[in-house]
Amino acid sequence: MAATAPVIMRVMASSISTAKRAGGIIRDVLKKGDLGIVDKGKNDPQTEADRSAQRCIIASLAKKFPTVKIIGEEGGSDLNVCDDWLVNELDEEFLQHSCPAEWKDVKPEDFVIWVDPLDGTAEYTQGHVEHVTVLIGIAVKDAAVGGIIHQPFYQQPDGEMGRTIWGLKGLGTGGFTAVPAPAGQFIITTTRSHSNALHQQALNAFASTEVLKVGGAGFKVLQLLEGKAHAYVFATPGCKKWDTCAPEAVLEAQGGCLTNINGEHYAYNADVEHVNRQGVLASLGQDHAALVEKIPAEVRAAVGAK
Ligand SMILES: Nc1ncnc2c1ncn2[C@@H]1O[C@H](COP(=O)(O)O)[C@@H](O)[C@H]1OP(=O)(O)O
Ligand SMILES: [Mg+2]
Ligand SMILES: [Mg+2]
Ligand SMILES: [Mg+2]
Repeated sequence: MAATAPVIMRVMASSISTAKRAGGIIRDVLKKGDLGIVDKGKNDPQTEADRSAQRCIIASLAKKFPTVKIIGEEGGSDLNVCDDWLVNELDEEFLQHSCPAEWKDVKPEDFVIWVDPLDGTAEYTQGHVEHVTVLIGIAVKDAAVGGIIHQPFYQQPDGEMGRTIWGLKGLGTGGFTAVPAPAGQFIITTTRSHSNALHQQALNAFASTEVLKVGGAGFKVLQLLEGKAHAYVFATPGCKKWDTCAPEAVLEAQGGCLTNINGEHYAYNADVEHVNRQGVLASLGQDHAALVEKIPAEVRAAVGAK
C-alpha cells in the first residue's frame, strides 16, 4: 500500500511520523534544561529545540522526497543527522485513507512543504508549553492543502505525551474531536506576545465577549477546531508562511477559513514573500466575509502598508 500510495498521501504520512519525532526532541531539550536561546530579532527567539527539531524534520523529509521543495523557519540546516533523528516510517493509520481524486496526480515538483519546527517559541521559553506545536504544511502550487499540527506537551488520557492532528482538503481531518464554539458568545483568540496599537484597534472592532491571549498560530487554530474560540485575529505582520500553511489546511479541511485580514488567501508557492504582511483572520462556523467587514477599512489598509 505505502509504496503505491500517491505522493501526497506518502508526504502526509511521513510528516505525521516526523512531527511526532520532532515533538520528542522538543520535550528532551526542555528536560535537559539548557535551551540555548538566540535572539533572531525583536520578540523573535530561537532555541536548541527549534534548531534540532528542524534538522530532524527536514533531513527526514528530504531523504524520502528528494525532489520536493522544503522551506523551514530556521533556514539552511545541517542535514547530517544521527539515525535516531532520521524518520523512515510512514504513519500506517493515515495510509488507510484513500487519496482525494484532485491530488492523485500531483507531482513532487508541484509541492512546497512549509516547516515550522516549533511554533510558539516565546511561550516555550516562558513555560507555557501547552501553546507549543510542530507545524508541517503541504502546499500544491499556491494553495495550502495538507497540514500536520503536533502538540508535544498534550497529555493523552492514557498518560502518553503528544497529540497529532492532520487535515487534507478533500479528505477531512483526524486526531481530534471537533466541537462547535458556544452559541450566543463571540470569543476571539489572539497573540499574547506580538500586539501593537493597530492590532488592538482591530480587536476593538469586534463585539467580543472574551479575548484569549495565547501563543502560536497552530495553537490558536486548534482553539477554533475545539470550540474554544470563534475567530483568530492577528492584525499585524509578523507571522510567516510556515506559521499559517499547516493551520490553514487543517482548518479549511474542517470547513473553516484562514485568510489575511482583507479576507484573501495567501499564496504558498516557493517564491512568495515569507512574511504574512496583512495579518491573519481565521474562523470556523462563522460568516468569514462579515468578520472582515467588521474591521474598519482604514485599519485594514494600515496593516502591512509599506
Ligand atoms: N513579530 C514576529 N516575529 C517573529 N515571529 C512572529 C512574529 N509574530 C508572530 N510570529 C510567529 O507567529 C506565531 C504566532 O504569533 P503569536 O503567538 O504572536 O500570535 C509566533 O509563535 C511566531 O512563530 P514562532 O514561535 O514559530 O517563531
Ligand atoms: Mg520563530
Ligand atoms: Mg511559528
Ligand atoms: Mg517556529
